[in-house]
Amino acid sequence: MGGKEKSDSSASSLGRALVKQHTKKLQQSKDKGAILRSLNKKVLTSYTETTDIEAVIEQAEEAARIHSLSNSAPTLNVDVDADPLEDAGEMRKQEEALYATSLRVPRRPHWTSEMSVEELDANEKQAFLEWRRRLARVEENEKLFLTPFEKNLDIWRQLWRVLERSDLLVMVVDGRSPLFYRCPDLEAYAQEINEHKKTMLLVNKADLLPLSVRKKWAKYFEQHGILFLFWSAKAASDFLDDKKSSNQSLSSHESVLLDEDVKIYNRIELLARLQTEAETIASRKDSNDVDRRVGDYSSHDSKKGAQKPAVVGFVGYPNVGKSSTINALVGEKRTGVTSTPGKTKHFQTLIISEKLILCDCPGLVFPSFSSSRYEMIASGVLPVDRMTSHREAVQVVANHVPRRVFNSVYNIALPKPKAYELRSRPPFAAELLRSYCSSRGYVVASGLPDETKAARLILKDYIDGKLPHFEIPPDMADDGDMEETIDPDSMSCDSCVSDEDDPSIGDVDEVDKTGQPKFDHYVDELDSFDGISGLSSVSIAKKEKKTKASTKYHKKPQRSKNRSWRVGNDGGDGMPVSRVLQKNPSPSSKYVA
Ligand SMILES: Nc1nc2c(ncn2[C@@H]2O[C@H](COP(=O)(O)OP(=O)(O)OP(=O)(O)O)[C@@H](O)[C@H]2O)c(=O)[nH]1
Repeated sequence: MGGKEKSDSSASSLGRALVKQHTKKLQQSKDKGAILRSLNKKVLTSYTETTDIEAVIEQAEEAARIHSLSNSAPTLNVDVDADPLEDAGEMRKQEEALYATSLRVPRRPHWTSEMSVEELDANEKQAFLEWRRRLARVEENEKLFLTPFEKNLDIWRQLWRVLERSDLLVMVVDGRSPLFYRCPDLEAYAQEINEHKKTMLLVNKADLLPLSVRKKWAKYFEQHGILFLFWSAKAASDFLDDKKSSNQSLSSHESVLLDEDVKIYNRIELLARLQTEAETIASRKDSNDVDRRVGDYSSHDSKKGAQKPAVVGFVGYPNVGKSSTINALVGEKRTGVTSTPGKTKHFQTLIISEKLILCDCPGLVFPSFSSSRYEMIASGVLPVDRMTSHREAVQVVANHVPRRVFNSVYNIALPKPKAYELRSRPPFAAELLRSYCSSRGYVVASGLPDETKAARLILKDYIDGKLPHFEIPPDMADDGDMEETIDPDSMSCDSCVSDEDDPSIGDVDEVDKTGQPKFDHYVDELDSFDGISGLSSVSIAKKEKKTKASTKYHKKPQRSKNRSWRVGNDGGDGMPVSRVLQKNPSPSSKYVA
């Protein structure tokens, strides 16, 4: 007994010591932050939204500083209520074409080594504010929606340094939508700095693309004169971790069998290719020293005669896999990898060999046109935490992933489109969220489906690639490429068909012999509406009687089983999941088409 008390008291003193240590560390990091701020060395934070109060204050401070320096008061056009959901179809496209040239990457103003630090700083801030004003004018156009581009000058400064240092610029893009993540103006800017600089598109996450899609993109890039290669940081690091996943063995296999254009490069091949490309550029620069605008960092540093290493800079949107790529290339974990975008804050220089240096820039959102902020959340560019309306974000996912894939991956049965709806319509976000919640029993205290939790999990699966999706190059046809991504073992035969033939689509029994929708169907819906609104208990009783009768005499027993899974309209909007679950006593049972 005494021994037990003793061990309890030593455990509690250990606990107290741990809490004390944690509080001390917290205080230390707070103090460090305060010191950094007081030294005007701000902790780098990405501002992608003008609604961030910090960013607004920051802009005001910058404006005040510049005012005192230049004595001319700049007017800040801050659109705190930017509505990113505007979509005006064709009109928007025309407007986008008109404003396309306005969406530029901010340029570093001309500088010389004679300039003072203060002068340099003021020039950069002035140029940056002008750039912000130009973009604010584009944002004022209600037909257009801009990406929540980076608004922190210090992050752009990191990019400028990386651009100046690099011989070869590697633009890392997510292979599932390469054009969305490509920034052509950055390529143009690199060439303004030095005409010999080249940009290579590193099409990452290629493990999530079927070969047929890679072939299409390879053709597209070649047609448009884009230097590119396919890569999978995940496969490369899996290989390094000695996991030898199936993807990596595929890529090793491909190295032998496939064309250079469509194969997924492995680590050694990528390093060799980067070194060759960068060395070629560096030697051209050396022999023809024509830096046009600003001094080229690497050439400033060079001692005559000494062979300087080639520098490869990595840039790209947040979450495209720059850090994973760097870690795989270096062969060890040097930069943090997470599925939360915007983690890398400062550029890092990594020496691979005497001949090759890699430079990792923080991920930043470039100014570009986008259809909505929810596209940005679903693309992994904006953190899921910024999601204010989960249904809109999940609708983006529902629009891109075939219905049968949801059914298979999540082992659910999404409600079929009604007889009067298009058979090929994507699932509604509400249907997907409710089906997901009911199959997993996610409910909030009120008994309603926990849609927020479901939305987060679905978005994560979409970003991580568990829910397969990809873009096809413009003007190229989709030849059933999605089928290649679906693991036949994880899919029932019924689900391995096109959406047109999918038995889960189209409620055939609700159409009469002439192909017309049955009137009963509409009456059922009105009844269920009345029931939910508490208007007609008689109609509910009638409906129950009818359902029993139809179940009893139904020709296909599986249909009634399948039907019991329906959540969308049968479950009804606003219907607690607990009720749906009561109707479905065994939610884990297999989906029967
Ligand atoms: N399937 C797949 N996932 C990948 C690949 N590369 C990276 N990822 C995942 O993508 C997410 C983002 O990777 P990071 O390397 O942190 O991306 P980043 O571009 O450095 O992100 P920031 O730090 O925000 O700039 C992580 O969840 C990675 O596991 C890949 O080749 N294939």
